[in-house]
Parts: sequence; C-alpha cells; structure tokens
Amino acid sequence: MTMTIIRPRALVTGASAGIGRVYAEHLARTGHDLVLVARRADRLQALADEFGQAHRVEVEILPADLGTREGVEAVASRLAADPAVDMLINNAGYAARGRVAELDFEALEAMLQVNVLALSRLSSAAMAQMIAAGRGTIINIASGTAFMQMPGNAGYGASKNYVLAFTRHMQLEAEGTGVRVQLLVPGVIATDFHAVAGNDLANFPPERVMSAEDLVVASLRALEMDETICIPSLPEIRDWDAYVEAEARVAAGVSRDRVAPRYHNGG
Ligand SMILES: NC(=O)C1=CN([C@@H]2O[C@H](COP(=O)(O)OP(=O)(O)OC[C@H]3O[C@@H](n4cnc5c(N)ncnc54)[C@H](OP(=O)(O)O)[C@@H]3O)[C@@H](O)[C@H]2O)C=CC1
Ligand SMILES: N[C@@H](C=O)C(=O)O
Repeated sequence: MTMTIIRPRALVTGASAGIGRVYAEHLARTGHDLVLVARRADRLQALADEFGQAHRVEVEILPADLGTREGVEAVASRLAADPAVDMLINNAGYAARGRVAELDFEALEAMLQVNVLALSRLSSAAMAQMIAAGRGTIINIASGTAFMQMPGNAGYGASKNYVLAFTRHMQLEAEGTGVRVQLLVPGVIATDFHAVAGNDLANFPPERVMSAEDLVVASLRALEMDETICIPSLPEIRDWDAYVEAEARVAAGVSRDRVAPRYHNGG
C-alpha cells in the first residue's frame, strides 16, 4: 500500500529575497510545500533547489511581475485553483519615495499596483478559497511607517496604511470562518529593501534595525499564540490596544447630527 503524505502548502510572494525568503525557508523547515513568487526566476529556482533538498518538501516556482495585471492574475488563478494552498504570505512590496510636490506619478502608480492592488487581489482569491475550505492562514505585511508621517514618504506610507486597513477588514470578515488573518507590522528590517528604495541601511541606528529572521520567527510565533496583529518590536501590546480604543472613541464621534461645540459662534 502506498502512503500519500499531505503537507500544508504555502504561497509566498516576494520570496526571492529578504523577508519573503526567510518565511519560505522557515516554512520549508517546518514541512510546508511551497509556491514561490517573485520576478527573479533564477533566484526562485536556486531557492527551490536548496529548500527542496534540505527539507524534503515540494517547491514550485511561479515567476510573476505583480506590477502587471497578467502577473497578478497568474498568481490569483493559482490560488483559486489549488485548495491545497492553505497559507498565503502577501509580502512582495517596495518603497518609491518622493515629496508630494515632486511626485513621480508613474513610479507611484507602479508601487501601488504591487503594494496595494496585488495584495488585495491575492487576499481576495485566497480568502474565497480558504473560506470555502473552512481553514487557512493569510499574513499581510504592512509597515511601522503606517503610524508615522515623514516628508517624502506619503505614497509608501499611505500604501501601508491601506494594508493596515484592508487587513483589519479582512480580519472582521474572517471571523467564524476558520481562516486566520495576521497583520504583520515590521519596523526597520535588514534587507535589500533600503537599497532598492535608494537609502543606506547604515543610516539607521543599529538599535532600530531587526533581522528578517527575528521578524519571521515572531510572526510565526504570533500565529501559534493566536495574535492577529504582530508588531514584533513593540514592547507592550497594550499600546496597540490603546490605539484601537482611541480609534473607537473617534469613530463614535465622527457621525452625528450636529457640529461640535468648538465650532459654534462664540465657542
Ligand atoms: N525591510 C524593511 O525595513 C521593511 C519592509 N517592509 C515590507 O516587507 C516586504 C518585504 O520587503 P523586504 O523583504 O524587506 O524587501 P526586499 O527588497 O528584500 O524584497 C522584496 C521582495 O519583493 C519582490 N518584489 C518586488 N517587486 C515585485 C514585483 N513587481 N513583482 C513580484 N515581486 C516583487 C522582490 O522580488 P523580485 O525583485 O525578484 O521581483 C523581493 O523578493 C515589503 O512589502 C516591504 O514593504 C515593511 C516594513 C519594513
Ligand atoms: N519601516 C521601513 C519600511 O517600511 C522603513 O522605515 O523604511
């Protein structure tokens, strides 16, 4: 009698480098088959060979440019067609920076295609398939810059605010479905991201820089702990709770039939 081994299968975007590569390695080590997505097929193939041999898992490469509609649809179709994919790491992304008055609109549009639209499309395809299966895990990668305003970072910061908001809506919609949705909020992580964005990682004080390894371990540990928001370096999670409470107080006041007293003539 032949035994078929059914392993969990994860699809990782941006798997050719940095955070995505580290996720892929950890998931392979813990017995996941993988589908690796990025543009650099040679890198993906090298990782597939390495992880396949070292961890005896099946690793498929799916080279795709998530900055194009065809690339996104190829990956979305893969998610929709394969119920064995029970984990999506929505990680591919980058920063195109520039002050608003000097914005390179084409560069902004290209970044939003990857950071915002591809992530949304792949989240949607995975959610549909996973809700139907009654199980699955999606991790969306935001950024600490979603909580900060810095000159030159309007486009990238806003794209990560989108990820934050979109993922929190996904979490609401996933309630009771068996699907887990994690929002991961990295700070400054030591990867090629900074060089790609035209910055030097060495400009950050070392005490602000985390390794991709530590980030990914924290994210996977948060999954085990059923924490849906993972901010790996935040010492006290109650600070996030306070943020959500403050947001709820603002939300309770934004829609009323009268303006606030401070806008009345004479105060
Ligand atoms: N490093 C940091 O300090 C932080 C990073 N983040 C976020 O983490 C995520 C991963 O970044 P990180 O690992 O640091 O950066 P890297 O530059 O090391 O890796 C980015 C990955 O995204 C892929 N990618 C970029 N553009 C595309 C595209 N058009 N189509 C398909 N894949 C693409 C790249 O692959 P390829 O070039 O082969 O296509 C690469 O695998 C991003 O979403 C980033 O915004 C958030 C906060 C902090
Ligand atoms: N957090 C990093 C990116 O998202 C950065 O500050 O550059």
